[in-house]
Amino acid sequence: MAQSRHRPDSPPLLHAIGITKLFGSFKANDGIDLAIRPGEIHALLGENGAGKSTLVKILYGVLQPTEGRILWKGQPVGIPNPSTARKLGVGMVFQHFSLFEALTVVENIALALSDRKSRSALAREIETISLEYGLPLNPCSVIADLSVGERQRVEIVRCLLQNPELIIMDEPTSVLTPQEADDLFVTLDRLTARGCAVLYISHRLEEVKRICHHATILRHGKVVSECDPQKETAAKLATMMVGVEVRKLSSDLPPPQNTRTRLSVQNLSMPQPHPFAVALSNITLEVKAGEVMGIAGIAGNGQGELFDALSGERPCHAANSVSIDGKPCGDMGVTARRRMGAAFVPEERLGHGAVPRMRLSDNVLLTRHATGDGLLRGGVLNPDAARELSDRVSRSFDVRKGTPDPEAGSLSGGNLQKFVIGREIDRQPGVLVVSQPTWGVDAGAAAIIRQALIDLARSGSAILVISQDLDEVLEIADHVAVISKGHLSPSRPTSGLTREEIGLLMGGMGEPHSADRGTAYAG
Ligand SMILES: Nc1ncnc2c1ncn2[C@@H]1O[C@H](COP(=O)(O)OP(=O)(O)OP(=O)(O)O)[C@@H](O)[C@H]1O
Repeated sequence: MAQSRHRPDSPPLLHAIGITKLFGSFKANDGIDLAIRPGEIHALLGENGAGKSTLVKILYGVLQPTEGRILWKGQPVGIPNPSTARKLGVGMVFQHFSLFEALTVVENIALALSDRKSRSALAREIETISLEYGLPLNPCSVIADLSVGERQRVEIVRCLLQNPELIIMDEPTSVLTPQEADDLFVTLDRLTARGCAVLYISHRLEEVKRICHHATILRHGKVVSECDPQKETAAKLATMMVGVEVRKLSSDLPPPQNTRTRLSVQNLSMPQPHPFAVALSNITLEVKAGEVMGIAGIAGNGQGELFDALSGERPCHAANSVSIDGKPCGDMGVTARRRMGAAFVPEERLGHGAVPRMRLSDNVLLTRHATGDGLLRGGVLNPDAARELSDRVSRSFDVRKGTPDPEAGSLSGGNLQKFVIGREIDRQPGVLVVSQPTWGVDAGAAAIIRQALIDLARSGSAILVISQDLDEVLEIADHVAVISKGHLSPSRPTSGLTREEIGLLMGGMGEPHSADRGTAYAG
């Protein structure tokens, strides 16, 4: 491994002093001091809504602070926009990539650069940087053909071409397999060896312990602690973030044996809905009452297409391909499936799971109007009941919000996730299909959501969790199957499986997938 040039006593590269950010009367950042030194990987930790994104948006010029100053190499600077940040030497790799699928790597990168170069010169530069930092990429590849890990490399190379001295990374490993995450850590190593600093937001505390030199911990917009994460346990870091000990999951009750099948998928095949989507091929699975089944896989292998087929957002012609409680429903829409007792939580919470400009009390109606649930009085919406329901969900799932009934778009990502999942679990559905249940959610909130999923299963529901987070799958699922290029492997009991074994299956390097046999263990 390359030697980091991090020295705890070197003068800060970036020093934010007394940063406060008000949204109306709400203080999202409250007098934050943050010093980032050359060559260090500096973790920015905090529970959902702690103010991490607000702070990094200020450092990258997307938001302006209400109060406070920023020193760059000791000199006061204003960062009115991201292009000023980039000129200073601050780069950012976002969690959601902004690449054009139909264009090549070099075409995408050219779009982001202000100075015009010939394509061939740029392609050579991309190759040099790829080689230097361990980011293998072919400049001529079309983005649509790349894996998620490769797409992230494009974002990183794009950022490196602007010679940053500080790179901000927002949950960079949440979309990667364990093997791809290891490759990313090698790149980070090489960056820090050259003196580049990294501000690293992550809810994955084991990885923070492994790679970060320093951590600043935020709670309610303030810095509550700083530490060397390598000297702390993950549990201690979680406690510092949340302020109380994070409870361990309990699934004392094993999954019940010989229960009835509640969700059944038989030989489900669907063509790709558009040229960049994945066709589903002969998918078969069963989830029984009392059981949590996990579907692992690298993003973009058909998870979204499978979710749409199971939820009825994209019904298929063969009714028998999907059955809920023994009743064929493959050709039915989402409302009809909800009336059969099923609930669905999509991956994209803003815009798909919730409408940003609607209040939470209106958002509860989106998925529950069809099933009644006491929200209608004489066929007319009862706003008091909707508010009561929204309050109940917020209390049970610890949704933190500035006002009693805010617009969904003003919640932090993790808090909105808790709300959307809580709204569906509150219905006590017989079948729940949920995609990425704890994406962007802090350790405390992830434990609440995962426990709620286990409890719902043990009360007799069948739960299907589609997740890229292997630790999550191993923690809560009784069985796991891996989706790859629209095929689903037979499922296996999770007990005894390691994350490396599933990671290899996800990357297509494990046993040859046998989905075409059309069988799935679900006993
Ligand atoms: N544009 C906005 N208007 C009103 N409130 C906002 C706005 N942006 C953020 N907030 C509030 O500021 C607080 C901090 O949000 P922020 O997104 O910075 O948290 P975070 O630590 O990044 O959380 P997460 O881990 O969930 O992404 C939250 O309570 C959020 O509701």
